[in-house]
Amino acid sequence: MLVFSRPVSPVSLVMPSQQRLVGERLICERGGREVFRDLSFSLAAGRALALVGPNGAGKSSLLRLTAGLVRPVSGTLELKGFDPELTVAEQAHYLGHLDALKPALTVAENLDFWIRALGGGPGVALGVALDQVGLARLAELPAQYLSAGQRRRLALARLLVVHRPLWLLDEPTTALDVAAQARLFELIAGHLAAGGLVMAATHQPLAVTTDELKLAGEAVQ
Ligand SMILES: Nc1ncnc2c1ncn2[C@@H]1O[C@H](COP(=O)(O)OP(=O)(O)OP(=O)(O)O)[C@@H](O)[C@H]1O
Repeated sequence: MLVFSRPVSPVSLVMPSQQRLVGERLICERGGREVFRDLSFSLAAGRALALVGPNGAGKSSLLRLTAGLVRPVSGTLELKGFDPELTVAEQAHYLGHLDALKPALTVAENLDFWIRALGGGPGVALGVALDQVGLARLAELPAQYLSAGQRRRLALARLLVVHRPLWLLDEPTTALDVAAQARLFELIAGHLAAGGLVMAATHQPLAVTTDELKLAGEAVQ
């Protein structure tokens, strides 16, 4: 499997910080096939890392691995300078392709479910989060009636109601209209400004300053 990685830009010059996510010599296999090998990166607090590469290159796999959903064959992942009692996954929000909503629950009930499932924490109040993603008026609507973009926005609200330093976002702009994308970029910028970290798989620029990790994947025949 053809994979290369390069160190991200010298972020320590931008924001001196001992707090960082460090991946070293990671090897990932999915379904018995190697996806990437010897992948190393370093992401400082306050920075975003865009995972770029063609379909199948391993962007989602790296996010899932960081979220603790896929076990690396070898290599290490460490969130340095944060709570040593917690795993990387416990300090991360993972937003995958699925929005993970319960259709029969209302918008507010879904978010309340996530607050409890994620263990509470010093996030913003539920109503504030709904307001920030533009869903306050739909708080009592069952999630099954939400449009694709509204579902995505509700999923994004999870990032706000429970604070976790590391956001792992898989194609976060999917289904979002231009205004909602702009709002997402504001939320990401706010999270970074507060010392958070963002790793995002994306096929389009995130409109915030990002470092870049290129995954080459297999050549398409
Ligand atoms: N559960 C799985 N079982 C077997 N193979 C898998 C599994 N999940 C992913 N793969 C394979 O791992 C490789 C990397 O997939 P991944 O979803 O990480 O790529 P990606 O870079 O996110 O692609 P895309 O841009 O299409 O979203 C692909 O070849 C894919 O077929």
